Amino acid sequence: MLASQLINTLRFKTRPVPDFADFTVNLVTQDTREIEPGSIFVAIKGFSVDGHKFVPTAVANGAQLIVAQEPVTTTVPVIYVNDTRRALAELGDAFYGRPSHQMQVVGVTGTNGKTTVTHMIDAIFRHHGEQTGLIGTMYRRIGQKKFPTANTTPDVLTLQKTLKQMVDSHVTTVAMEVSSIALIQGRVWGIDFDTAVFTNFTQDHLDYHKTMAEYAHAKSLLFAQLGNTYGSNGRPKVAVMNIDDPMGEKFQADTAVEVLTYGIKNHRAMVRAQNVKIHERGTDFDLIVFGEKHHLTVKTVGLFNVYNLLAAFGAGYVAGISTAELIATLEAFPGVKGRLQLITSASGVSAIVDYSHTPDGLLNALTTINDFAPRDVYCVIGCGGDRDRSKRPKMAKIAVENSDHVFFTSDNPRTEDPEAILDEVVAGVPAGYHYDRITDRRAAIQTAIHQAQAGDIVLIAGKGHEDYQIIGKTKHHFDDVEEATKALEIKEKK
Ligand SMILES: CC(=O)N[C@H]1[C@@H](OP(=O)(O)OP(=O)(O)OC[C@H]2O[C@@H](n3ccc(=O)[nH]c3=O)[C@H](O)[C@@H]2O)O[C@H](CO)[C@@H](O)[C@@H]1O[C@H](C)C(=O)N[C@@H](C)C(=O)N[C@H](CCC(=O)O)C(=O)O
Ligand SMILES: Nc1ncnc2c1ncn2[C@@H]1O[C@H](COP(=O)(O)OP(=O)(O)OP(=O)(O)O)[C@@H](O)[C@H]1O
Ligand SMILES: N[C@H](CCC[C@H](N)C(=O)O)C(=O)O
Ligand SMILES: [Mg+2]
Repeated sequence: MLASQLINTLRFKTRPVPDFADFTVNLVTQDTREIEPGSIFVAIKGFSVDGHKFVPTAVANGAQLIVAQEPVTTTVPVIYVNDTRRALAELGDAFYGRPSHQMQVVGVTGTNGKTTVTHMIDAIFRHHGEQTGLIGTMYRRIGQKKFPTANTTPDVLTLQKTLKQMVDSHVTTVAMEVSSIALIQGRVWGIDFDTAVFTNFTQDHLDYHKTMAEYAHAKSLLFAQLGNTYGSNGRPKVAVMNIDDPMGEKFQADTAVEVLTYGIKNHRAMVRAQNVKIHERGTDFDLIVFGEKHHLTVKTVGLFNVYNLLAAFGAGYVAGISTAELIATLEAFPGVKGRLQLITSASGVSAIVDYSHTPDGLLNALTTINDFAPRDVYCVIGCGGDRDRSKRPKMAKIAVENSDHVFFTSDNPRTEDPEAILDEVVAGVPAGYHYDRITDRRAAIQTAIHQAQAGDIVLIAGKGHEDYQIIGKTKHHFDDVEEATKALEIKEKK
């Protein structure tokens, strides 16, 4: 694509476009570390640095055109716009050929359950015979090929590039997690969502959004973004909403499209679950679809996973997949790595690795486990550094109130002092509760499993699928499943 064509797609420029010798654009990027000759560099005002400072580096590396929102002095032509983040989204969409318009895109937002629901949706469309794509916390996946990811929702160019690769690989449906932070930063601007799913709304990320109202506003943007009532495939767009959550009711007002509602408690839900029975290895419930009742036996455990199944069912249903087929897929769904992942042992002690890293997530995990635990529930838990500090004491209170033995430990301390994080965690323990504090996560897991007796369950919360621990700026290999398995093996030998 020629630079002049691409620049033409930018609707508003704040200064006249200078004359420049046209060239074929090889890359649009906001990162000087990626630049190659034939690149357009877009200067973004970041959270840690201002991209405008890197213009000289961009030019030295071969950038032939700069897009900026603040005055820069340089030898190559500069296009000035009001907001470079928005310009980046417009350029990325155009450069990669508007890939989101060529596929069914299902966006999932909410505090908890996004990774789980996107995996369920992926399974639904795969079993329906489609080539699928998945974008989220764990990876970007095209067909069966996995690519690493730095964020739950990638930056706008990585996202557009990934969607383009998906189109080229004949992907017809992509399920993607849409984080609140991505919505606020405009990482999904220009994405043509066909279906938007809302899971739930509870506390997280207050370091970033400051108030729950701002956090809710961020989430509402996905439903506002559904925009037109018909998708590029001519099918009506739909929002799939959990109306047991008050925020789901509210978000209905933020979208112009049809809404499919789901829930367990709210009798007005179009898709509803009833008579939920939870076991260690699965859940039984009745599914009521517009008044028609079906019985399901699923492999996923817990009431919150019933909500996740309803959300995924909704996304499949609005795409026209039959109820019978959706039920068959969801009954076969094996669960997601690190989400209530059960590790049993001959010692009679079981461990469960779970990614609960919010107060609500932790409460749900512990409530679920308490429902089926034959004896005591142990909990090994910490909180991530450089993240929402106000959730730390709340998670501690939930841990001690809903477990028989608690070991507070480190999650990903990142650049914070692990002891200072733990001080903030244990400050939330109400008077009268006993707990242990073992900063080293490996030692905490080993001690908890060592102390547990046959019939006890040890929940290891917070890191789920993560195979690393970030201490300072360094990522060390660390895997809760591996650690729990090793500790259980030692226990078996005793
Ligand atoms: C606070 C935050 O959200 N930061 C995100 C943001 O970085 P930033 O804009 O602050 O970038 P910056 O480092 O200040 O750099 C500014 C500009 O200079 C450029 N630069 C910088 C250095 C250089 O040498 N050359 C250069 O050109 C950068 O490419 C950038 O364009 O934009 C980047 C690209 O989109 C993100 O990767 C980055 O996420 C960081 C890694 C992060 O930790 N984000 C978390 C808070 C986050 O986004 N989490 C959500 C939710 C998680 C969940 O609940 O699952 C997520 O979606 O992941
Ligand atoms: N519907 C739900 N309601 C409440 N808690 C849930 C729900 N689904 C999952 N959880 C809990 O939250 C944890 C994380 O689940 P999941 O990874 O699916 O969420 P996520 O929204 O993708 O999280 P992230 O914000 O990190 O991307 C699970 O391990 C489980 O403990
Ligand atoms: N993706 C989320 C979850 C973090 C999980 C937890 N292990 C932590 O490091 O805080 C985040 O970045 O906020
Ligand atoms: Mg996720």
